[in-house]
Amino acid sequence: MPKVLVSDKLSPTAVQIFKDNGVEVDYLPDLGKDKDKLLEVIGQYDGLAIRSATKVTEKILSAATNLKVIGRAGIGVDNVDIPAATAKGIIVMNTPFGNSITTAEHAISMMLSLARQIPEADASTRASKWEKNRFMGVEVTNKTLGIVGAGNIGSIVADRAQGLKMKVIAFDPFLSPERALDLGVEKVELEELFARADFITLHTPLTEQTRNIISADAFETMKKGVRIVNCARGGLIDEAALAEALKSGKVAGAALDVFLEEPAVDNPLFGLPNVICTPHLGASTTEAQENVALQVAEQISAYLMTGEITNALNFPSISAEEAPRLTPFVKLAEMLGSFAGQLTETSIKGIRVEYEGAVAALNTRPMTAAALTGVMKPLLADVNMVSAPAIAKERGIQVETVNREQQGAYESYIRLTVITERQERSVAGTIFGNGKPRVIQVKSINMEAELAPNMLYITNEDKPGFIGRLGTLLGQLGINIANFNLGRLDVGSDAIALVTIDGVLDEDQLKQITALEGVKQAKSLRF
Ligand SMILES: NC(=O)C1=CN([C@@H]2O[C@H](COP(=O)(O)OP(=O)(O)OC[C@H]3O[C@@H](n4cnc5c(N)ncnc54)[C@H](O)[C@@H]3O)[C@@H](O)[C@H]2O)C=CC1
Ligand SMILES: O=C(O)CCC(=O)C(=O)O
Repeated sequence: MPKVLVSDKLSPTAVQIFKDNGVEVDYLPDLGKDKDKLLEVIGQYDGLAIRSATKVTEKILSAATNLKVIGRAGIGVDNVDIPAATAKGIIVMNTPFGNSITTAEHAISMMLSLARQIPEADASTRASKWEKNRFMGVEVTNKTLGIVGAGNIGSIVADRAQGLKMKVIAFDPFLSPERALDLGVEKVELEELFARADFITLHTPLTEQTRNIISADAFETMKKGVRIVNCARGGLIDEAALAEALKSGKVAGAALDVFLEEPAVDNPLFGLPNVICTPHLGASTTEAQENVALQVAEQISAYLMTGEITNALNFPSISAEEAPRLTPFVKLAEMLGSFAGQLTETSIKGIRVEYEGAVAALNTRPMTAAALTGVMKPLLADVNMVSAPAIAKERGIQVETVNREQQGAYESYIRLTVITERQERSVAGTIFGNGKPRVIQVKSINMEAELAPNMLYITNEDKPGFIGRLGTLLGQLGINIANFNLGRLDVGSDAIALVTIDGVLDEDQLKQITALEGVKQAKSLRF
């Protein structure tokens, strides 16, 4: 039974869903904050469910020897080292929509609170001051709201702001003119947004491009009296520059849910009167927490129990319906890759995977990932379907895929070609009715072989007497032949023998086989 650790505070729904799906679960909501303890126990788990308190660093990942999946109950995954997880073959998932409405509502609440200074007015009133003249607000009606990042949350903010009769402008390099039209927003460049907005709200992830997207220079270009809301990520705003802009009056107010350093306990912005702060509460509603807990538990369970992949950030999705149909082809692709990989002795320049017939109409990305895994496994023991594409890229291996839905001699056919400095070597296969993978071509030579755990691969001259000599030698070496598959291009040209044997050949035995008259290459293959 797979075992999952929930290391941040998650709705109890998650625990129940894991149990209902046959997954063992440890709910330790404070563990994520204790790095040493997490390091100690993480090795036991197949899955990890987190929010933002658990930092999944390279160090934690290197101790996570059984971990297969990390599920973030939320959107931002900046607390997970995704490249390190990918390199270890661990799927990283999030729940991209579960808390979007809640976070958009928090941004709107922050904007209205800024416009009417509600937190300060509340504190003053409860301090018995009744300062009616001190708290003069501004209306939002007919004001311009500038949205930076018009994705899921930004789009909901746009919709709600239009309900408040605001004029909405948006900057997002990936926002198409059609989508802007659908959202009823005006698509503008960042400089124009800064120059025109009365309120600015941020809804982008924190990336190298968005870090300090609101900088000291940006404040210079804004309207005097602009109000700023950040419910996305600390680090999008240069906090020191914001403090200056607030003090000078350039910025009339800022409402911040997120900070450069979290938990934020002594941020210099806290001392300024026109700042509203919340402790990263954007996603904190009963509804959103129920949604993300339910989704993350379902997603992690589905992956661990059936191989279904949803909302992974480092692997293509595989639906529950597809998973059983893909499984035999994924296995075939990995076997073909493994076959070619074990025969390859020089550095690989490229890998081409061709899909023909019915298989070409399926989701072939997991198959390609499996093929790459198979090719690289003889060189890198730890590679798997998640890490293989990234490793191939890192090593400069060109990966090409070709899909031809037109059926040839077989209903489905996969051919894998490994390209090295010296040659191109192809191996092709199919799935027969029993769901078992078969090799049907090696270096364009037709044959039909089921791959078994121990095999002997031989290229030899096609001359009379060879098979007898090989059989005799294997007998002398005490190697039992379970199956013998042969193929050749033309009479007298190169031939191939793929022999299933009981037991593993040692180096000395392989040397003797290689020395046999007529043998051009002999390899022991393991599957
Ligand atoms: N405060 C909180 O508790 C929460 C914060 N968030 C944060 O909100 C942010 C947005 O979330 P979603 O809308 O779901 O993400 P999303 O991926 O749907 O949208 C992000 C948008 O930002 C745009 N973008 C990327 N680079 C940009 C750039 N340089 N300039 C302008 N736009 C850019 C993208 O094109 C995309 O449309 C994330 O960082 C997420 O972590 C999300 C949920 C809760
Ligand atoms: O889990 C939380 O409270 C934070 C949510 C968040 O920041 C996110 O989903 O990106």
